[in-house]
Amino acid sequence: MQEFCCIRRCIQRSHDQIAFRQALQARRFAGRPSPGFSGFDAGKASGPPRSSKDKATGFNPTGPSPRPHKTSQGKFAEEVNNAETPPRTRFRIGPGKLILFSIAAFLSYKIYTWQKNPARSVILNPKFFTPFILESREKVSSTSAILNLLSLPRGQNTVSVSEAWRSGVWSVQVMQPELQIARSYTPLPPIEETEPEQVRLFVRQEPQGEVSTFLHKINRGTIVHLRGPKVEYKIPDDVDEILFLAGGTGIAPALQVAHTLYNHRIKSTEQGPELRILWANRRREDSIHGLESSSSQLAQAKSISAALSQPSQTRLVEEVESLKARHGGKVIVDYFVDEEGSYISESLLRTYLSGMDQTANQDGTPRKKVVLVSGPEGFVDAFAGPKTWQGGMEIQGPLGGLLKKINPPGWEIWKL
Ligand SMILES: Cc1cc2nc3c(=O)[nH]c(=O)nc-3n(C[C@H](O)[C@H](O)[C@H](O)COP(=O)(O)OP(=O)(O)OC[C@H]3O[C@@H](n4cnc5c(N)ncnc54)[C@H](O)[C@@H]3O)c2cc1C
Repeated sequence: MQEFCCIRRCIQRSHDQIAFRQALQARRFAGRPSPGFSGFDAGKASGPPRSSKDKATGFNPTGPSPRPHKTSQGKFAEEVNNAETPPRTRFRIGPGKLILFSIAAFLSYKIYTWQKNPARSVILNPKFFTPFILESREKVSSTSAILNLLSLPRGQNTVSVSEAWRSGVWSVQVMQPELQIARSYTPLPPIEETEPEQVRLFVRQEPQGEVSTFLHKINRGTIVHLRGPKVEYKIPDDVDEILFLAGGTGIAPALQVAHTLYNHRIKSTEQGPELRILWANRRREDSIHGLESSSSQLAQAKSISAALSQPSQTRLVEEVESLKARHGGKVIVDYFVDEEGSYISESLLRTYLSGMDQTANQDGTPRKKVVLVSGPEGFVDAFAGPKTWQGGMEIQGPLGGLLKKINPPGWEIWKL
């Protein structure tokens, strides 16, 4: 019953409203209210505005009539003409508005120029992170994997990457998006030069390591942000011999050196400098089927039997072996495995340094010789002493470790 009454009241009200609108319309044209008008709120509609503001604007909040109620058309027009017009707000530019406007204009200009900047179109940029997609991750051992990342802005400018390859050892930073922290990684040489938008990283998962664990957990198709390239070491143009001491993932920069020397710097292998890589790992699983070539027969036999009991050669050893095969005369790679008792000892190091030592080139100029040391902190410390920090930057620090003890004459030593 109550609902019925409510509906009736609503219908009645809408009828009243229609009647009121019709009357108002008629009054607008005739200049006087409709004689038949007796709708609801009629008194209020014809009443004076309640405040001066209402008067000025013609707005009556209690009733729908926007105009004063008049009895003749002429008088009404006269009153309309004499009515107060609402004061116009003048647009004034104060100092506050001016400052805000200038800041907005400046920011708009900055965003515009940043978007137009050709440097933005490079696949890697040292100043900001660009998106890559994880295309694949191939397990290399129980703790390490090769990640294949593809630049999302395909077909873009790859100049910065080509320049980095011509320089020597370079790294990129990878962002962990939740913690917003970044760590450096050393891209492996491309398998095909025709894929410059590809970045391959050899990453060892550190126990509880934030970024390395993130890279080992993400699924194919995940977006990863990279910044770079950062050149870590520029190989001297006139270098003749390089001895590279690589521990674990330190093999990545060693492969970069080979790629720079033999793919970007020289046209034929005969002209290239000599490169000897000593790659040390704790476990055999990190270098399956990589056979040490420079130690005793017993050590060699041990590595062969250990290798045979392991599954097939890993992707990384495959790449190292292929490098040896392509540049046989110039590149030598020796493997060392801690758990098999083969390691880079002082006497071996002395032999290598003196074996490679030739005092002068054929034209009489002294040979340029460099030892590069790369790997986990402990590895670098043991061979060349720790790097140090100065003014917020990591610097070489004094020479220490085994190389300081040997102090090989004529060799430049660089910690990576
Ligand atoms: C130029 C350069 C190139 C590099 N290239 C490579 C590369 O090619 N491949 C590669 O694998 N690495 C590379 N690294 C190392 C890499 O940058 C990272 O340092 C490494 O991956 C570890 O980072 P993370 O964030 O996983 O570990 P982090 O979170 O930084 O942790 C580092 C270590 O500290 C320990 N730790 C962290 N928190 C705690 C805690 N609360 N208590 C106790 N211990 C703790 C972790 O267990 C871990 O072992 C490179 C480094 C540099 C400087």
